[in-house]
Amino acid sequence: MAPQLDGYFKQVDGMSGHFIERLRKAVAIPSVSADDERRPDVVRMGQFLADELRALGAEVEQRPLGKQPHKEHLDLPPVVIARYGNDKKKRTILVYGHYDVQPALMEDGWATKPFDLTVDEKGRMFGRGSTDDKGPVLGWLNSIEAHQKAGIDFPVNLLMCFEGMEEYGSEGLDDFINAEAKNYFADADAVCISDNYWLGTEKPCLTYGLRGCSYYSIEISGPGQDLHSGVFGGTAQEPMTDLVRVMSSLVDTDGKILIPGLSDLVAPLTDEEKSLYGDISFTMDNLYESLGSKTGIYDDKERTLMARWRYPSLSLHGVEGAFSAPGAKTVIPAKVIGKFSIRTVPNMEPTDVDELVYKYVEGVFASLKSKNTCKVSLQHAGKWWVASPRHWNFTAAGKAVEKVWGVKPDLTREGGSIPVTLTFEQATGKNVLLLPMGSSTDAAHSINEKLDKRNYIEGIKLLGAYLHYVAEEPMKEG
Ligand SMILES: C[C@H](N)C(=O)N[C@@H](Cc1c[nH]cn1)C(=O)O
Ligand SMILES: [Zn+2]
Ligand SMILES: [Zn+2]
Repeated sequence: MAPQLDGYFKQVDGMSGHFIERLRKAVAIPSVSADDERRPDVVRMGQFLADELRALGAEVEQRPLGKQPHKEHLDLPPVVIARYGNDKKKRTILVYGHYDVQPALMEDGWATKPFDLTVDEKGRMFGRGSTDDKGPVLGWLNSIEAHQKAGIDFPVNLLMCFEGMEEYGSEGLDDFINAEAKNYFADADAVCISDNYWLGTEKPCLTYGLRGCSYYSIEISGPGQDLHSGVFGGTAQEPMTDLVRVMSSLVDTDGKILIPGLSDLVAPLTDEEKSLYGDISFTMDNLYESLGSKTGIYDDKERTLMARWRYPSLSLHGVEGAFSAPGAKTVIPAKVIGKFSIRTVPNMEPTDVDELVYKYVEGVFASLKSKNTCKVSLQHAGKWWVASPRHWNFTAAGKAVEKVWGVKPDLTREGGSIPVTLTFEQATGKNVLLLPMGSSTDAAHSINEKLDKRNYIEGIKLLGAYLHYVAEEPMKEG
């Protein structure tokens, strides 16, 4: 089976230095989608990918996605689409990834410069975007190049779709995918996304579910400008005081969401589903290792996994406009915007969630009897996704994991969100597989994000092996 894989693997090992240099170049571009000032860098990152793909012989297009909603002065970064191979006798796999990253500042507590890839003696490659999602995106390019250098025929036609706004809710991409499903993506036989993580550090997994994400702002304003707290403290109603009270009413210390009616939207747990959790390779120590502490809410694996995968959670993210620098500043902020999000699960409809959130926040604010003004709004929403792993796409990926890592993968769901996964499934009608490269300790979105060299290099082998096994799977519909 897949006889050329050993030659391919040897080639990947031989090119590992080159592949790390490619990741270094990508990490050096600070493509932060949430920062308007960084938009030229996001565009530059898309250009970097397009140039690399063209140099590998792919047909590449950079398609504009129009203006950013609510920020009409800003163009959305182009989506980079590409095709490598157009052989009617081969299967066609559509892969998706994102080239934007979360914000990262030294003062957040990074030990190394976030946009300088820094490799330590344990082979940990630190840098923003290393695991989420520049390493996996480059994995597809590296796989093409290793095949070329080894003189091994590429086993499938590869369609690629790389976007620059995933960390900001994939703005503009749903319409694009819907429009291209029967055009540019028409011959895709299945979809593969490498943009999530293993549950621990040793056992690979294939993922068939994601939570959705509804992201909200609460804006509270009152005074016409920031005030001196000595002069005006005690005489003006303070927006920050109101905001803290509203935000503290959303969730308790044990993660219980306090918005009435929300838990009624959640699909009940069945016995069949309950029985799946026990067999998953995951321990509380895995959790503590990735948390960097023992501050988990539950003491057992089953409830921890369920809380991550199949129940909603509400997280408070920050307050725009509030004093946050070191030291002491005696200011009363005039306007503050609190940010929180709800990770949603089957069967929560985003519009039902919005309705409950608005009603509750407005009710809590009204109960404060404040003279300030409160506005609650949705910033972006992406829906949850759960699919069947009983499909040749998953079978091929399972064989690839066994070949590269020597173990059968766990079938997992993921607590994070990739909003376009459901869109790809619905628009193309094809099976979607999530095939992660990084591990649970990679600290995506956090300080000191990293990708282990082992996961990157073996991950490049994995993506290539998956494509070889896809080519061998008997053709069935779906
Ligand atoms: C899992 C994926 N790598 C990821 O990090 N997704 C983001 C998507 C998102 C949703 N709202 C804003 N970004 C996530 O789960 O936070
Ligand atoms: Zn990601
Ligand atoms: Zn992310």
